[in-house]
Amino acid sequence: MTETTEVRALEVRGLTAGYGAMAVIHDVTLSVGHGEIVGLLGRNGAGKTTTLMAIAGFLGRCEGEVKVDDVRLRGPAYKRSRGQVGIVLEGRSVFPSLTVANNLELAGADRDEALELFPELRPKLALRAGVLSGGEQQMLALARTVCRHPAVMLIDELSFGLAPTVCERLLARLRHVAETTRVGVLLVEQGIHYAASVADRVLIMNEGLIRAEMPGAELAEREDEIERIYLGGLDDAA
Ligand SMILES: Nc1ncnc2c1ncn2[C@@H]1O[C@H](COP(=O)(O)OP(=O)(O)OP(=O)(O)O)[C@@H](O)[C@H]1O
Repeated sequence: MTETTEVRALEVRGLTAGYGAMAVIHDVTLSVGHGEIVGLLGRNGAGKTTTLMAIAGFLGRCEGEVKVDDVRLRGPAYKRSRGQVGIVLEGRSVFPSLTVANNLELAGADRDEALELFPELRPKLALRAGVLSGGEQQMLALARTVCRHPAVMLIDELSFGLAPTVCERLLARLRHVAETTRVGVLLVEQGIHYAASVADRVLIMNEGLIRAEMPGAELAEREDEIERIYLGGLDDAA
């Protein structure tokens, strides 16, 4: 699963960013390997989405460095998302009034490849995306992104608003995608048990700082520690 080569799909160093003059995340350093899924956990307002936004280039004022496949990214989001960075935002990143087929086409995704990775979408190709279930819409959002072959995908709350069984299927599919395509995934997730089921590694964030890092497999047994980080402040810094 985790690749041991030197070049990481995503490498972030000393990223400080926020809104206007206010910094919300501070000196964030993290990396994601090819084929690796890294979970980013933390309570509401911890700075998880802001971290994704800053990496993606949505925030005007950032300090620090973002590299994808060892190439430093500069410039705004629309340039980054066309290239090596794929973004799936909270909610449904699809066009509800277009068909599934058109959604794939508009994204520039290879339809055969999309259907190979997400066979559940095949019988739905002619349907408008807006009538798909929440889980199917998320699958379509993933397909639209992964089939543009980014080196790294930034995913915000894939499980948002979905039933547990649907989430589990979706996350298993994400695991399959990471292993098959070798895309690196930085996944913001609220549910600790979901992150434990899919992430190779997890980072725990609070008050805009990365406070701890651990293998996904250790999440369940370290739940008390994680809760203390969620609730605590600087004393819990890793
Ligand atoms: N557009 C904005 N303008 C000003 N402040 C913002 C903006 N978006 C987020 N914030 C603030 O930045 C902080 C971090 O928010 P962020 O959305 O990154 O947290 P989060 O960890 O993703 O939370 P959640 O799990 O609730 O989505 C919060 O205090 C939030 O109020």
